[in-house]
Amino acid sequence: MKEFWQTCVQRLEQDLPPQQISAWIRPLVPLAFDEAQAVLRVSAPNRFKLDWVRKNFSHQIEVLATEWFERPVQVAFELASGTATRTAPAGRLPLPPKAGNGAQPDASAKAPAPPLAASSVAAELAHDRSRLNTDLTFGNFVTGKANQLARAAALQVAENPGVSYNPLFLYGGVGLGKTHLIHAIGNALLANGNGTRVRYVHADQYVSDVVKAYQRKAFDEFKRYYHSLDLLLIDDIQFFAGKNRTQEEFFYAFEAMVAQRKQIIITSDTYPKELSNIDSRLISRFDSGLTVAIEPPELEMRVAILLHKAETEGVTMPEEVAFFIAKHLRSNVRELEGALRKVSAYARFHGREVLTVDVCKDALKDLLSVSNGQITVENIQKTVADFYKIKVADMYSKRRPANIAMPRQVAMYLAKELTQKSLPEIGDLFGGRDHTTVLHAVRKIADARSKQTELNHALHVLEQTLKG
Ligand SMILES: Nc1ncnc2c1ncn2[C@@H]1O[C@H](COP(=O)(O)OP(=O)(O)OP(=O)(O)O)[C@@H](O)[C@H]1O
Repeated sequence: MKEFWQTCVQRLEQDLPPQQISAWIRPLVPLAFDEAQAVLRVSAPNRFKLDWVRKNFSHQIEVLATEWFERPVQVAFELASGTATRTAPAGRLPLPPKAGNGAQPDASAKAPAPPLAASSVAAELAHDRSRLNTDLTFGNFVTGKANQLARAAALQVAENPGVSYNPLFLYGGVGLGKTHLIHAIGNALLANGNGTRVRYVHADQYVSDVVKAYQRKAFDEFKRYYHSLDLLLIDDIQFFAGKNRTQEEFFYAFEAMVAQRKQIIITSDTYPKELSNIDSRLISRFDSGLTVAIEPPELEMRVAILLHKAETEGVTMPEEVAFFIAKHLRSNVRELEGALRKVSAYARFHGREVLTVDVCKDALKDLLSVSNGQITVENIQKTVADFYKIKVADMYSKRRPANIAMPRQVAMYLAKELTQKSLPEIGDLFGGRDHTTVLHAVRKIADARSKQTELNHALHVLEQTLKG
């Protein structure tokens, strides 16, 4: 056992950079090899390391163990203090004995791959067909107030697909983790290893599948495929707007799947009733299961996300630096990821080993100048009210005549465009309105702007005035 582990670490050292070896591999302790089950037990010092190693290195370790013991071997990771969990990317769901690991093969692994267990091959094939990204799991989804409900619902559905909430409808603004969460559900179900047919599809791709089926007169095949799935994950359903044939096909697929207790999970940038140009019978179906919002992350969550992402990328980020970035960049997780990439590239380029607030200020100059600029929501409300000759108080009042509602929507739109405020923050500043009302206003004005020259001109004037 000891000999195997030494060889295993040496082989991994040939493939991985030294910091990865010291961060992830050295802390592992080989415990035993169960001859009867062909299971190698390895312990990790904490839950975070366990999840990370399981997701990223289990495949390589299994390949090496399979080579060494000359039979298909599975690795079972366990916390140093106790409970064993078999290799599976998504963690929560227990795997049946001998199930495949579902972990993504690492293209960088140079070790010659011996034949894998049949179940592993099946699991990998299922993953390929599902179009799931194995990197997006519950294990690396940071939870906070903004997404805890959505995560709980997702876990529930992953544990009881087709039974608890069908469909599960997740909505929220850009870059808040909707796609991540639905991939996590898919990965969790595939990790079960019991042949579940899963498919992730972006709404755009579904539209183009419908077009292809139409051109090739292959609707039967199309229907058979989609209706046969056990779990359909469909992302950004708002892209179905105005696509009548697609909506019709989706309606049939939806009805067929739900009737057979097959699970459907949908994401959208807005809640069902706010979807525009979508058939009302579809909208009522969307709302018939569970509809949950993902909100923009609050400060503590933004800090946790930054620290988590920095650690997984091997970047040392002091907490004060994470707080500094999180205080300034408030809108979504994608933006935080971008900032982290910028800061670490900047630090590497300038030979700065430790990230400091000063390094961040330099690296994020452009982003921060936008968030620190003179444009405030109050500013926007006053400028827009003057422009349309209404009272500033009408920006937060509940009055809804068109001559007030439209300028208010314009102001919300500009607030989203020109400030770093999140939708709920903007809603608060407009008399405690719901973030979906703001989202609706933003989309409505963006759409109207592209069609009405007069409005577009007015917006240019307002933007110029505000930018000084
Ligand atoms: N809670 C979270 N923990 C860790 N990473 C997250 C979290 N939320 C989002 N991310 C990451 O942020 C990025 C953007 O998330 P994702 O693509 O899931 O957003 P989205 O809501 O689907 O956005 P869009 O509507 O633009 O498609 C991804 O890299 C995702 O992994």
